[in-house]
Amino acid sequence: MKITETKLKDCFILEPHLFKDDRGYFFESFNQKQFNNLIGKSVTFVQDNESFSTKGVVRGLHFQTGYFAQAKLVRAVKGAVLDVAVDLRPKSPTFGKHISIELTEENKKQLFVPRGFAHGFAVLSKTAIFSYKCDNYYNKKSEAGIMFNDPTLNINWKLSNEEILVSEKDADLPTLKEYF
Ligand SMILES: Cc1cn([C@H]2C[C@H](O)[C@@H](COP(=O)(O)OP(=O)(O)O[C@H]3O[C@@H](C)C(=O)[C@@H](O)[C@H]3O)O2)c(=O)[nH]c1=O
Repeated sequence: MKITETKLKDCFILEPHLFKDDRGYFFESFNQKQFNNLIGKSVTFVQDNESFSTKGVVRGLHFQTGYFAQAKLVRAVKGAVLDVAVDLRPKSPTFGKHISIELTEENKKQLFVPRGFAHGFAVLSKTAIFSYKCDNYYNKKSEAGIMFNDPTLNINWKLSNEEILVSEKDADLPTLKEYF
């Protein structure tokens, strides 16, 4: 597994080593000991999630608050997504900054999104299966979010307005300014 820093502190890109042979390929998608060594701290994942979406779907920007804050290790198992992480840690030098990265079935990149970040993704392929690990359990009452098209963040989702499909819940999220 190769690790690359991003411009946001504690947020990393991971690329697994692929073993290819006549049958196909093999790779370790997650190895607890190696992961903790690479990121330099101990994170224990307790929940795995998977979602299926069609092109144009934007899910986000989500996080859980307080005791139920979650770090996530995310990847696209099928298709291609534009994945976005926003640093919402008030004391962070990169507070309010975001990164976006294409996670695809082909590049097998994973993004580690620490606690205190908002997370979202847009589906760029016909369909996509998105899979992620969380280090804390889902808690409905702790759910929070920022509007995907927040004017301050000004994220380029690489989709036209006509293509974008969001849930009713996500269409109702506050802007960054409203939230803070
Ligand atoms: C996230 C989640 C949802 N659910 C339920 C609640 C709801 O009825 C249904 C769909 O939930 P949502 O609409 O919130 O799903 P979705 O919009 O895919 O939410 C996810 O978005 C991405 C961007 C993230 O980062 C995730 O942490 C999560 O917030 O699934 C669970 O049971 N457990 C979970 O962990």
